[in-house]
Amino acid sequence: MSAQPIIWQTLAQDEGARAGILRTRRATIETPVFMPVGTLGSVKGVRFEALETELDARIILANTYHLYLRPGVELIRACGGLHRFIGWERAMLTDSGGFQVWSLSGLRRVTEEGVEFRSHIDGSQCFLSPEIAMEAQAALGAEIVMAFDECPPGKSSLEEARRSMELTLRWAQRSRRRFLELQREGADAGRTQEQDLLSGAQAQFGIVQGAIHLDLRRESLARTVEIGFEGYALGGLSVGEEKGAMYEVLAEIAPLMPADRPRYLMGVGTPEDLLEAVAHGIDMFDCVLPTRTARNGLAWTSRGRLNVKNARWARDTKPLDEECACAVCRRHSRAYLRHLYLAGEMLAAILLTHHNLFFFLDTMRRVRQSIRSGCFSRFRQEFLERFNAGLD
Ligand SMILES: N#Cc1ccc(CCNc2nc3cc4nc(N)[nH]c(=O)c4cc3[nH]2)cc1
Repeated sequence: MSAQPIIWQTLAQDEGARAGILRTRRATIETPVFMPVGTLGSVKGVRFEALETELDARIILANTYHLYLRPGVELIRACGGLHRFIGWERAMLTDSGGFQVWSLSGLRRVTEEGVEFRSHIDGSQCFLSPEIAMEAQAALGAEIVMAFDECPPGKSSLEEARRSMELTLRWAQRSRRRFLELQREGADAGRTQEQDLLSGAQAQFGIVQGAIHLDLRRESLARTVEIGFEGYALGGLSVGEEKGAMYEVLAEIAPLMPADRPRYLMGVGTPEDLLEAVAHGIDMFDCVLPTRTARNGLAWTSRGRLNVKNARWARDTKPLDEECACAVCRRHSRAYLRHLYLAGEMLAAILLTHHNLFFFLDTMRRVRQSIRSGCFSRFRQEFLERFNAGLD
């Protein structure tokens, strides 16, 4: 039995924004959705029970590049796949590794075949190709897997962006071919219904590149759709380009992405960026912002950014965000969080991470509500007015 495909349906359209439902074997995901990043199989600083209960995260992202290097995908397969290995029972998406090789490993050599690189962990010689990236993701077992692509720098010239886009398209064809072969092999393996429920990707997403060059972006989208995927991602953004250029790509390209498939913006972003992208019809997001900045003392609030390191909060007994309903804001003060952070207490990162994820996930819940009520534009305006008003 081949893995059942994901089921995508649009529930409401509000100007350019849309609200939908993505049904995978393990979770019903309401969109627009923010995916917490669990690079190495953990969302740093937060337990899965909290992610499932108070935070109600339905899908998280993991990175093939990192898990391929450590502990290795064969070990994870031998332990029953990534969901079982880490104890996460809802949905997962795995990024394919191309971007992480580019952003993490120093020495790397890109050839037609794939990417040779040195592990950022022990410097050993490694190699990833579209085929290896698909086989690695099959071993991990996420419901949604990403094609293997190359992400050019955000300010690439037209020539560099075209060269990279053409390579990504050839790798997209190889990724798709290997994905379909693996699906057939899995089906031919005579998986029982139960096994099918536990393994086998339900969807592979293609990744649109082209940097900030709109003609390239339109060509990349058309040729990626021609290959045919269950969903489509905008890659190559939030990688050093001007924010205005990213917004221009969103405005021009997102509405052209197939309306009957999920639209995923990779690696983005701040609350302002999320609202901008939702306005142009993006459904899925992932970003390390809420988790990584928490470990550096930053809280995201309805009144903007609050860094607990600031002496301004030393005696402030108010919660991080007076309008936040999370467990951290119900119990703790800015003064206490500042004390924990300055004392180097690990609880500082844990509490700030919990609050930040609650803020991002709850904001997306309110976004979905506003789209389904036909008032997203007003919600977005009011949200940004308060967010940019700053803290009194
Ligand atoms: N704190 C913090 C923080 C650190 C980095 C970032 C930028 C993340 N941007 C980003 N992730 C990406 C992943 C990607 N994956 C793939 N396979 N392809 C991409 O083009 C791609 C592009 C991305 N752009 C955003 C916030």
